[in-house]
Amino acid sequence: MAAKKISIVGSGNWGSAIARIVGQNAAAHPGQFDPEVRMWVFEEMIEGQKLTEIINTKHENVKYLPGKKFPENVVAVPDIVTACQEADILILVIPHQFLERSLTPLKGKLKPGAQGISLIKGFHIVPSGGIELISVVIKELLNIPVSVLMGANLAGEVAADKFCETTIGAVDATSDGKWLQAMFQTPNFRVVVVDDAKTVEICGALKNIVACGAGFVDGLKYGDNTKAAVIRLGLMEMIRYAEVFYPGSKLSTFFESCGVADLITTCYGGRNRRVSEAFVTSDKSIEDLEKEMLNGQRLQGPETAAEVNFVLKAKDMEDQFPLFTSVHKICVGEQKPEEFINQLRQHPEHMIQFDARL
Ligand SMILES: NC(=O)C1=CN([C@@H]2O[C@H](COP(=O)(O)OP(=O)(O)OC[C@H]3O[C@@H](n4cnc5c(N)ncnc54)[C@H](O)[C@@H]3O)[C@@H](O)[C@H]2O)C=CC1
Ligand SMILES: O=C(CO)COP(=O)(O)O
Repeated sequence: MAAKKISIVGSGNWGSAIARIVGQNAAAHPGQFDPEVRMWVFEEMIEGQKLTEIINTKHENVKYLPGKKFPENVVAVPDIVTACQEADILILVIPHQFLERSLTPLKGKLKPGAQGISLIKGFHIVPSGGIELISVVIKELLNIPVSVLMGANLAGEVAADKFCETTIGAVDATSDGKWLQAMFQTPNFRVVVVDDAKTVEICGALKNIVACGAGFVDGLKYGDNTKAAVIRLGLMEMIRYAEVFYPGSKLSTFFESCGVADLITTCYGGRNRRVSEAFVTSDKSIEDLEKEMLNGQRLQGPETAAEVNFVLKAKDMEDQFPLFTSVHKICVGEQKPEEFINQLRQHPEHMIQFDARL
C-alpha cells in the first residue's frame, strides 16, 4: 500500500506542537507515511518577514510555539489548497472561530479517499437553529470521514515532551485505529483509540466552559475544594449534556484522557482558566485580555459557552445546566462573577433525593 501523505491544517500553539510529533513519526515510518508533512500556515508578518519563510528556514514557529524546533520534513505552506490537495490524511487544528472560512477553498479540491482527524474544540452554530459538532461541519464541507483527537494535552507541555495521554475517537476504529495511533503516538504521548467519537468530541468542547468557571473561582480567591466542586459539577453537566443531546454516548468515554483528565489539566493550566481569572481580578473585557495575554492565540471557552447557551435557551433548559449557563452570562456581562457560586448552590445535583440515586 502507498505511503499516506499527511497535511496539517493550522499552525497555532497546538497545531505546532502536534506538527513536531507527526513530523517525527512520518519521518520514522517512511513505508507507512510520506515523510514530507505540509502544514498550512495562516500567513502573517513577523518583524517584516513572512511566518512561513521563518518556519521553513529556522524550523520554528517563533510566534505560536517559540523555542521548539520542527523536524525539517515539516514544510509551511501559505496556500491552503497547495498544502492539502495531495493529502491522504488531513489533521485539522485551527481555532474553531475560523473553521468555515478557512476550509471553504478546499471544497471539491481534495484527493478521493482522503480522511480527516479534527483536534478542534468547540461547536458550530447553525444559522437555521441549533449547533453542530465541528467534525460534522468538516465532513459536510469537505465530504470526507472525520475522526477526532482530544485529551489532557496543554500544547506547551506536549512540546516539552512531558508524558501525557490522549484519546482518538475513530470513525472506524477497526480499519483506521492502527495507522491513526502510529501517526500520533510517541513514548511520551500515549494514544488510546475508542469508537465513541462523538463523546470524545463533546468532552473536548465542553471542558473549555468548565475551565472558565475554574478561572472565575480562582479570581474570586476560593480554594481547592471550590475548584474541585466546579470540576465535578462541570463533569456532571458534560455527562448530562451528552445524554440529552447525543443519546448513545458511553459513560466510560468520560474516564478517558478526553474526559476527566482534560478537565483537570485545563482547570489548572489552561488559557481559558488564566484569562477568566484575570477577567475577575481586572476591569478589562475578555476580548481585551485575550489580546493582551495570549499574543494571537485564541480562547475557545467563552464562544463555546455562547454556542451551548444558544441551544439551552432555545429549549428552555438553562436551569438544568446552571454552570454552563452562568459561565456564559458572566462572559457576556449579564451576571457578575460574584454570582457564580450562588448559581452553583442551586445546582440540580444538590436537589436529587437520596433514594433517586439508588
Ligand atoms: N493550545 C493548546 O494547548 C490546545 C489547543 N487545542 C485546540 O486546538 C485548536 C487550535 O488551537 P491552537 O493551535 O492552540 O491555536 P491558537 O490558539 O494558537 O490560535 C492561533 C492560530 O490561529 C490562526 N489564525 C489567526 N487568525 C486567523 C484567521 N483569520 N484565519 C485562520 N487562522 C487564523 C493563527 O494563524 C494561529 O495559527 C483549538 O480548538 C484548541 O481548543 C487542543 C488541545 C490543546
Ligand atoms: O485544550 C487544552 C488542553 O487539553 C488547552 O486548553 P486551553 O485552550 O484552555 O489552554
